[in-house]
Parts: sequence; C-alpha cells; structure tokens
Amino acid sequence: MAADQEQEQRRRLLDVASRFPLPSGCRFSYGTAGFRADGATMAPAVCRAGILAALRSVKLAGAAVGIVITASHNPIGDNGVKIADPDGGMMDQQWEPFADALANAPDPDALLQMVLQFVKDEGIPLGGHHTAQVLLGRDTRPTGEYLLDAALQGINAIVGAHAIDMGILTTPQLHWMVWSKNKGTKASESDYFTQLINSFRRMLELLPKDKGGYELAKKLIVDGANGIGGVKLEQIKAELSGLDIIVRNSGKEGEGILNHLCGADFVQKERVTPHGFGPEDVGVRCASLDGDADRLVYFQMSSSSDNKVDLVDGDKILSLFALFIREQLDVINNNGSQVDKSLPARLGIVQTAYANGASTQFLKGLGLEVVFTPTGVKYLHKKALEYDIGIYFEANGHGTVVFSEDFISQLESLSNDLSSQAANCSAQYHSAMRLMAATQLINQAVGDALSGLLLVEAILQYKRWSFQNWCELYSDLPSRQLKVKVVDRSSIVTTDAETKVSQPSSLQELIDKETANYTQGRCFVRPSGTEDVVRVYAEASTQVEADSLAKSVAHHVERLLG
Ligand SMILES: CC(=O)N[C@H]1[C@@H](OP(=O)(O)O)O[C@H](CO)[C@@H](O)[C@@H]1O
Ligand SMILES: [Mg+2]
Repeated sequence: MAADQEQEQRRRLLDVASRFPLPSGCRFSYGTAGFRADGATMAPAVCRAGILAALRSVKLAGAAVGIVITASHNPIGDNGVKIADPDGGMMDQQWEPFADALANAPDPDALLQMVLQFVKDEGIPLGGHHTAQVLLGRDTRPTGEYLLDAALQGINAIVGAHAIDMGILTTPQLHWMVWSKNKGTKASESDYFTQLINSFRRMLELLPKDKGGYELAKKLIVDGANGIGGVKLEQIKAELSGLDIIVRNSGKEGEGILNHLCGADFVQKERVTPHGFGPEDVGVRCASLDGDADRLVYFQMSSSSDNKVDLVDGDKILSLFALFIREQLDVINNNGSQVDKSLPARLGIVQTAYANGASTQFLKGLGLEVVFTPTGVKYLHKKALEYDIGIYFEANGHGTVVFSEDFISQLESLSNDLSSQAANCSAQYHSAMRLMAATQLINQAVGDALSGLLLVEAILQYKRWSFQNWCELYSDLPSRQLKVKVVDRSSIVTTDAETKVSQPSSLQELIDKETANYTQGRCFVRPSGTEDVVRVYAEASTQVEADSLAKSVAHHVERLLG
C-alpha cells in the first residue's frame, strides 16, 4: 500500500470508530447467527461488521460478500447483523474470533491496531487492485435504516470498498444474491422471483398425469409474521400457478407487530394458531414464516373448539424432501427402463439434537444416512455440502437442500441424453427433470421459507398427499423446551453435537440420572448462541413426562449455575 493510501486508510478507520463509540458495558459476541442485541445499541457492532465484510471481500479477491441486518424471529426492538460469505453461506467460522475482537475494540486506536494486525496476519492485500464489494439487505425493523447507515460507514472505511444497498429483503434473498453474483449468474430481486416462479411452474408441469387420488386444495393461508416474507409473497402470489395464497400478518400497516404472537417460531414453540387465525380456518392448510423468512413451518387447525394446531415442523419438511428426492433417484437408477443410465448420488441428512427423535428414527428406518451437528445453520450447511445431495433442517423450520456441482452436471448430462432419445417420455426422464427443477426451486445458498414453501407445495401435489397424510408420516415424541437464566451461560461446555455436557461434569451425571427415569427419555442442555439463557430440551413418551424431565433438569441447571 502506498504511504499516502495507508495514511488515508488509518484516518478513515480512526474516524469511523470515533463516530461509533462502544457504549461502556456493551459486549458483543458473534453467536449462532451473528451479533444480536437491542436495536438501539447495535450501531457500533454493525459498523464494525461493515469493516469486517469489506476486509473479507478484499481477502477473497474482491468476491461479493453480504451483510444482512435482521434479528429474525426476535422481538421488534431487537436487531442484528450477520455476514454472508461469497458462496452465500455464513461467514467462515475462522473469522469469528476476529469479529468478536473487532466488535469489542474499546477505542478507535485499539480498533485501528487490531485491523492493521489482522490485515498483516491474514495477508489481506489492502490497497491492491482488488476492490471490495459488499451487498447489503435488511428486514422491516424500525432500526434497520439507521443500522444500514452504520454498516455503510463501516464498509466505506476500507479504501476501495464498494457497498451496494439491495434494499429491504428476506435474509435468504440476500444470501441468494451473493451466491448468484459470485457464480456470475443473474442476481437481482426480479431474477430471484423469476427463478422461483419458473421452477415452480416446471415442477407442476412435471406432475404425473395419471396418478389419481387426492387433489390438493389450492387454498393456502400463510402467516407472514408481520415481516418481510409476507410482503414479498404478496408481490409474487398472483404469478404462482395452481395456488390460491392468502397472506395474514402480512406486515401491512395496522395488521400487527413483527413476530408478536405470530410467525414460525411462535407456532412451533407454542403449537397454537398465530394471531389472525380463527375457527373459519379449521381444516385449511396453513404455513408460517419467521420475521426474516428463513424459517418455515406448516400447521392446520383440526377443531374450532380450541386454538391448538397440528404442526409440521422442520423435521417433517425435511422428511418430505428426503422422500421426494430418494424416490426420483430410485426411479432414475433402477426402474428397469430401456436406457441404461444411472446417477450415483450420496444422499445425506443433517439434523441437530433438537430434531424430534421420531423423525430421526423415521429417516434411519428409510435407510438414509443421518448425521448430527451443533445448532446453527453454519454447522448444518457445511456438513450438508459433504454430500452429492445434502438435506438439512433445524426442527424450527430452517433448512434447505444442497446439490454438489458434480451431481448437477451429471444430472444435466443425463437429462440431455434422455431427452434426445426415445426415452424422453419415460418415468426416468421425468424424474431427472423433476430433480433439475428442484435444484432451481430450492435456495441452495441458505434455508428460504419462500422457496421451501413452493417446493413443499409441488411435492404435496406430486405425491397427492393432504396435509393430514404428511402430518401422519410419523408421530412426534412429546417434547419440552425451557430457558434458564444463569450467571454465566458460557460455563456450560458441550460435546457430541451438543448432546452431552462436558463441563460442569456433575451436570451431565444429573441429566443421565433424571433421564433414566423416563421411557424414551432424552434430554440435553446448551447455552443459547442468540439469547442470554441456557436451553433445556427434553423428550419422553408422554407430554407430562417430557415436561417433568425438562423441569427437573432445569432445576439442576439453576442450582449449579444460577
Ligand atoms: C433451539 C433453537 O431453535 N435455536 C435457534 C436459535 O439458536 P440458539 O443458539 O439456540 O439461541 O437461533 C438460531 C438462529 O436463528 C437458530 O439457528 C437455532 O436453531
Ligand atoms: Mg430467521
């Protein structure tokens, strides 16, 4: 870097850091999904995330990097920031310690020294010919605009960095844009919509004509959590052939507060209808998104006498996707067709300890390979990439399907071969085309409630399944989640994909002892990465037992660490 440029770089960093001083007592940690806190206190962390994203882009030869300003399903007053890597996934975990250090740098000088040292250690070619490119998106929160400005100032503090504000978006849209831009494919919002609409239409064109049986009702009510997902769905719903979508909690003025008594997190945890649903909706298929539309669950009211719902969570969405993909692979590989073509594929299912035990048993019972990672999409996504086809979901409804490049190119060449032969009306050809359409429909950058919803709808139509058929795939084991406030949640250390506590060791012994008292009992505790609590999860053969197991373990946590 030329001396005058270096001077300018130093000046800009000192300048921006003094504009966003860290309030005393504030401590940020790049947790499960980036930095999160009360929106009004987030500006210093968001500005520093801007610096970080620009550095990351320079390090990666000017590839586009993303910043999303959102606190997902958390209350409207909260906000957060996370960084998307050039592949559209979460930022490489190796940079998280630096993210933490940078966010907590106590004063401008400390921040400057930290950046200069990091740039040196990482060999980041500041001032070279690579400029940085950072795409920004935010959700509908009132603090979003102000935090966007903080992020822009952070990005612009790196010489040569270029920020592109993509506007108010769902989190997965921004991830998709980063992914697409770096692949060199079309990456605007209208390209995203076009891809969704076209690939959904193609899935429907490929429905078997002669299957008979149940005809899926066109009506689908979607709870938009009063967030950005409902807004976007309203924009495209008229173009979604074969579906009659009604959006509630759509985020329109006066309809309600973001994530308040609505949204995927609420429905999944409380198992009751969101705000705005009533007895007239009994028997109608419903879906619920979270505030930034990266989570999806389905539900249906079975009776008008209470507001309880039958829930289809992430585990069952995963199971539906796995069944569909496996079926297409089976048809392609061993249906005895005239064309001797095969498509070898390693199919992997990735879950976390929060997956209902019944889902894991169901998936393993199908002969599928099921593996576990710690909580957080960054772990699940990475694991899924190890397969030709990786399907991952958190029970709360965040997940997607990823296909390896090698698999997609084999699928493409198989489809081409089949289409040019007499076999182009064969079941094998149709299955290959369906898989092709699915690779286009599902957002491979990250879990995406809108694309996930369309894939669900297409598969239900393909399988000629009602909501009830889907729901009855297996019965969830009763479970309970509790939160416990402790002095220092980081004093709990876990191992084995968070299923065991390694510290304090006495805690695991107590959990084991309690769990042994219950039929089909399973219980684990872990510190949350997004809230200042310890989470307790318990499963058992009845609800009363699951509640009791969770409660007794919560007591132990309180007693030992409270
Ligand atoms: C039990 C649970 O639902 N945990 C959620 C929650 O993480 P915690 O680390 O548990 O706070 O928020 C994450 C980000 O949205 C999500 O990935 C994760 O699944
Ligand atoms: Mg979310």
